[in-house]
Amino acid sequence: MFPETNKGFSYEDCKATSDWLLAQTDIRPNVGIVCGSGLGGLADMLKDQVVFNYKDIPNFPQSTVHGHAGRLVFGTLKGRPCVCMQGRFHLYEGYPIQKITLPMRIFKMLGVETVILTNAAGGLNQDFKVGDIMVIKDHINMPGFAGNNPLVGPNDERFGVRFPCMSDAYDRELQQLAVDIGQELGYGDFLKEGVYCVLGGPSFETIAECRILHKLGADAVGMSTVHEVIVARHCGMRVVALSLITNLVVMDYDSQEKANHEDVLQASKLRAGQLERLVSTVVTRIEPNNNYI
Ligand SMILES: O=P(O)(O)O[C@H]1O[C@H](CO)[C@@H](O)[C@H]1O
Ligand SMILES: Nc1nc2[nH]cnc2c(=O)[nH]1
Repeated sequence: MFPETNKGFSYEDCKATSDWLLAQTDIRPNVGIVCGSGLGGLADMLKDQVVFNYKDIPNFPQSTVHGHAGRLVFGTLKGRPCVCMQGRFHLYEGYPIQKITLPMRIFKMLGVETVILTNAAGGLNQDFKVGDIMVIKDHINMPGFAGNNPLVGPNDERFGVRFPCMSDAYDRELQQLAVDIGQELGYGDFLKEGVYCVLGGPSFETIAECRILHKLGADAVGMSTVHEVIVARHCGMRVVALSLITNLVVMDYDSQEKANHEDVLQASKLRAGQLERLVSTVVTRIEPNNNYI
């Protein structure tokens, strides 16, 4: 028997939420966007908005973190129908892992085929600078090593298979598209690719932890995204994810630097406009039939 907290939301619960949303908007999104810390401006790019506060959506958790507004925004981006989470949920907020990833299943039921995730992250790669945008090519699911995976619990085949593959988690064509568009927009100097490592948070990393993550091959560290990616891939949506490097992690005992969330939000602001441009251009190059142009 699975304990109650691992049961998550049933297919019928998710359907009830998506039907509730679909009954209140004519927009039928095929792209879903998740805004990272301080990156909620991505949602403001959408035209013809229909906005739902998370507190009004059946089964939805509430945003509790500064920099995450807590609104689900439907709209169009250069004519393409999209849905955008202006605020995401994190493990450290205390929600069960199945609850923080519920919106991915709702996206799927709304008709979303491609998910674009963003996050604020600490740079571990010694070549990274604050303000770099990293196209995520792979992840390390640290909580998953200890069994904290959003797919723990009974598997409903209507969502996906019991043992989903993750070696193709980040769509290679979409990664390339993001890199190409970044180059076209003149972002070459601050556009990177790399591996994102998720930790549970909410405490930032110790120096020893950063050193170990670096040795393990992680380029950036954060407290989100990976759980959403796993659930999105489980139900067959394609994923592209971008980290904004908002701070460089402390790796040296002589350093006086200290990570803090207000600095993360400040740094997000500096590059938010360019990240929005990158995301919106990616959206406009994804054809409804999922070809790229
Ligand atoms: O990953 P997002 O939601 O961008 O937020 C990142 O920023 C917060 C820390 O400043 C953490 O929640 C971390 O995960
Ligand atoms: N874990 C973690 N999350 C972050 N989000 C933004 N910066 C950081 C960081 O340095 N560490």
